[in-house]
Amino acid sequence: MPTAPQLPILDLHDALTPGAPRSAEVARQFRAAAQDSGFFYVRRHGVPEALIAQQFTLAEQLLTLPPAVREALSIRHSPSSRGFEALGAQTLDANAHPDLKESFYCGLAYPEEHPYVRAGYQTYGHNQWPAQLPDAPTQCEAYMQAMLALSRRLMQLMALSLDLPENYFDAADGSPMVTLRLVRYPPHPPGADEHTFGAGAHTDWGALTLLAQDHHGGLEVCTPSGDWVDATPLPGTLVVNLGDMIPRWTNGCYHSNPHRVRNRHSGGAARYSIPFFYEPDYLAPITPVPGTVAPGTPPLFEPCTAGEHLRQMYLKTYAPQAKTWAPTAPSP
Ligand SMILES: O=C(O)CCC(=O)C(=O)O
Ligand SMILES: [Fe+2]
Repeated sequence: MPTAPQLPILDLHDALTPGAPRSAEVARQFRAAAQDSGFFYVRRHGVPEALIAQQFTLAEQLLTLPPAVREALSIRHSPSSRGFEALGAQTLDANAHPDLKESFYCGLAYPEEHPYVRAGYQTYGHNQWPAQLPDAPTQCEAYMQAMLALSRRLMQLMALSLDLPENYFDAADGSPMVTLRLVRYPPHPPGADEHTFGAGAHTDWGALTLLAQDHHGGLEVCTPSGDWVDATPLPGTLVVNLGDMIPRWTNGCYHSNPHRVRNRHSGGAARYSIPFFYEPDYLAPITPVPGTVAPGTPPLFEPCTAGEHLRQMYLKTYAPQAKTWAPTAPSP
């Protein structure tokens, strides 16, 4: 029998536009979730179900392309780490086996003449698309734009939740860093040991992650008490979690908690999930928001830009490739 969900569900109906009547109520729920595990579901979130369903279809088409096609478009051949990543290429938990997952990465299509593209910032680089799936770029761009709109609204609700003006974080949005990942988790092999994970325990690095997951389940979230709870798939919902940029931005008021994936209950089927990672503009300063640093106490984190924060995080799991992560900031 399915168990009751253990993470809060925020109903975004009547809270999706600035000033919408339920915004304050949702902001209160946001604050409670953000001070607890930093994870919650959203429902009536405004992203069409058909768009999400199409994205899962595309995920399966992409991640079952012949291995030679995927290898030719590997992220190893991309200075911006976009394209396919092979099974076991990432180890999110250094104490576990390499992750039992394969994925496809893409990002927003910024024009060639955009200063950050010209500066060679990894998060603004070029996508690699397989010729076999000609609709993939348009589909992914539509999906990313819909998730970006929802992310921007969630940042406004977060501002309200911190007793800040609703548009407080809008200034940081600028040219946002967006990464879309389509992930396929094969079932765990028989006899897999306890160090086997689809995704090892980790926190996300950026601001917000908006996750669409299929019906198999497998995502587990570490609560502040140290218990692991299932983020059970609920129809019509997305799972939202805060990444490490948010504790930095709120001086530790809001949390980014560890989570992991084990595809053990799918009856031998592959599990698919689609995390969308939202981060603000590369040069946005990440300094504690008003009211989060007690007078006379030093802030918990060094101030930095969003891009520098991500670079530091990236170095943790991709150290060898990270040499090409990004050059220095462009001169003003
Ligand atoms: O697939 C999932 O459910 C979670 C994936 C995840 O945590 C990540 O990509 O950061
Ligand atoms: Fe994650």
